[in-house]
Amino acid sequence: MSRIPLTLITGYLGAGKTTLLNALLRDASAGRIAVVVNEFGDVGLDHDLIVETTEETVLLSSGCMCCTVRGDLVQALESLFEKRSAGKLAFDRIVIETTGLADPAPILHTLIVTPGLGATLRMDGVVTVCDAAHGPATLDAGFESVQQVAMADVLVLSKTDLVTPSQAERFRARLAALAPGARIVTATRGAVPLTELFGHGAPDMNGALPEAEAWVNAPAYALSSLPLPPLAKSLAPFATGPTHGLFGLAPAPGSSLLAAIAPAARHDDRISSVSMVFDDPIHPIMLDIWMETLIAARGPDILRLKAVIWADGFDTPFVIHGVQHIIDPPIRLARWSGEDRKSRVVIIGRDLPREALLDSLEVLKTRPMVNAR
Ligand SMILES: Nc1nc2c(ncn2[C@@H]2O[C@H](COP(=O)(O)OP(=O)(O)OP(=O)(O)O)[C@@H](O)[C@H]2O)c(=O)[nH]1
Repeated sequence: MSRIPLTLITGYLGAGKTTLLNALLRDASAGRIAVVVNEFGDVGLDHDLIVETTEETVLLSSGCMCCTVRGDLVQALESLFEKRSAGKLAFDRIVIETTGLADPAPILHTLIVTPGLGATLRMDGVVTVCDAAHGPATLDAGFESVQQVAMADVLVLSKTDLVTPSQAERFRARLAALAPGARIVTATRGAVPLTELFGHGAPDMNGALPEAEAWVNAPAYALSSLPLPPLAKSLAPFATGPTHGLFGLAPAPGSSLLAAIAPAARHDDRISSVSMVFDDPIHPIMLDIWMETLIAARGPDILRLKAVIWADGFDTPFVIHGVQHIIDPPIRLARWSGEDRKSRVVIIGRDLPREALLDSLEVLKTRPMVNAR
């Protein structure tokens, strides 16, 4: 049975998440969508704002979805599925709108690790709404919003009507640098073509290889060679206190000089991404060893891990999706398309030394000393 696609809409406070959701619910071609919303405080504000509030909308009102109500989230989803099985509800897709402060990672964990949910749901992408008017300042002010951008499969650029075209373009370029593999789409008061929004997560086992490769999007990450922005680079020698970041040049959080002069560079530089393409099959034991070591050493700092794997001894590819220390069970695709067999691995992380990560990936080119398979 196909798993129901689930889209996570995230983005900072006031970015335009509810506006996007409303536009989506008004779009008849979007299909039958069950919506899970969350809000801070006692008033179900978001709930009231959703245009078509139906039985399919579940309001979580006991706090932030990411930290305190994960049990509620699971219950909300389970109740949707129970009603669906009983024929009381019909939906083909679930959309979760997070609060502006939510870190999407724990929510993705919940979806992956909760027994039963993983079998019924398929992550169809993290959509992060980015406000062109306030977004640059928001990215400067807090790392949470930088992470929301870095984790995204799709970035929706909102409120471009409130800025000049060149401001919008500069913001878009900054987003592209933070999330090189993400699709960036402009929304006019939430209106976005559905094909831009949906279908950009990890494919299901019925999915095709090109879809999986588009999701991993290794070439985009290979191109992001992550130079330090010129301003940060020129100021780095003057930074005080412990250094930090990809080349040990970025200041540690709180370093007063750069915080005062170049705050934008500080948070953005904590995000790094690497990708590698493997022409030969990867030995499953080496893949396991590499993943376990990576997770044990740097699990909390891995925002996303995406891979299409040609595993030695298997005639079809696997898709692997990880968020922090949780790796989704590999999905085996039905076939390769054409003769071009390659593995592609992308890792997006925070405070991860890029060179060390690239070195670690080299282990995937080796074979175990004793073949235990
Ligand atoms: N000018 C303009 N305003 C917009 C656009 N999109 C959203 N807004 C406005 O921005 C404000 C915040 O939008 P919401 O959709 O409520 O934002 P949100 O991310 O759901 O907000 P929280 O749930 O509080 O985090 C509202 O007043 C919207 O009407 C846009 O494209 N242009």
